Amino acid sequence: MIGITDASLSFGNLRLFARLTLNVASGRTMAILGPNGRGKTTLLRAILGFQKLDRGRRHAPDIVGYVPQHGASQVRLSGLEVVTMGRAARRGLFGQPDGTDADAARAALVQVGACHLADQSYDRMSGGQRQMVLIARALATGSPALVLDEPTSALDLGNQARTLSLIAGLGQARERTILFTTHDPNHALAVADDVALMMPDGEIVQGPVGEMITPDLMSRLYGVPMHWARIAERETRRAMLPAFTGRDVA
Ligand SMILES: Nc1ncnc2c1ncn2[C@@H]1O[C@H](COP(=O)(O)OP(=O)(O)OP(=O)(O)O)[C@@H](O)[C@H]1O
Repeated sequence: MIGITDASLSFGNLRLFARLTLNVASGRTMAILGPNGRGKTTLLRAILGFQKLDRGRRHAPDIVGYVPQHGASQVRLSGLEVVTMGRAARRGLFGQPDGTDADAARAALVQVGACHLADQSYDRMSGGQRQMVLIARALATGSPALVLDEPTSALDLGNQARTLSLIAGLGQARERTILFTTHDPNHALAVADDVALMMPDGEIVQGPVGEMITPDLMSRLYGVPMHWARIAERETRRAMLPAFTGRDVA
């Protein structure tokens, strides 16, 4: 399990959450959605223990695979070396990486489809390439828990689809507990079992994905009309879109 129980956090007058209990059960995948500045990153950081809570308890394994929203960019290491850093917590403070660590790091790069980044210098990579490497680093930890802060935000559509398939596959195996933030309700629809909505009015609503991704709740969440669109003729799956999409160019 990963999450927080009966937790509160404010910065001065800005109340992010109060008496919040938000837990992801083992093997489940939860998405957190909310407008900019609502507190998604801070909530993840609190769960990871990087942000002190005003009250309440956090629950997380000792090692968590974490993909931050903005990783440091001035890192003069190769892609493979950055991914190998994901093994550091297993080695202890003075442990040196060995062959097993290098193998695990290479396997993680293969898993995210980023072998070609192994020898590239991290500080010369694009934002999306760095994001792929950081996802590989999180997988390389071997942790049963993954916390990903907007893991697809810098990725092109192909890499978004590949990353979502990867997360969906990990989720379906039920061996990892996954918590991620996203600005796209369709990404939650694609991979999450459960969803937490950090509403603009301060309320936090949680439930199964099918009950949370609705036009009504999404419109309230983002303050613009949202509606269902069919993905294609004869296709039962639907996409949740804001009203400005679908301009008629014919
Ligand atoms: N250490 C801090 N001290 C004071 N305010 C902070 C601190 N950390 C975050 N905040 C504030 O908390 C709010 C939530 O920030 P956070 O980054 O968690 O939002 P977010 O939902 O992840 O936003 P976005 O979708 O834009 O990434 C912001 O107003 C931010 O300025």
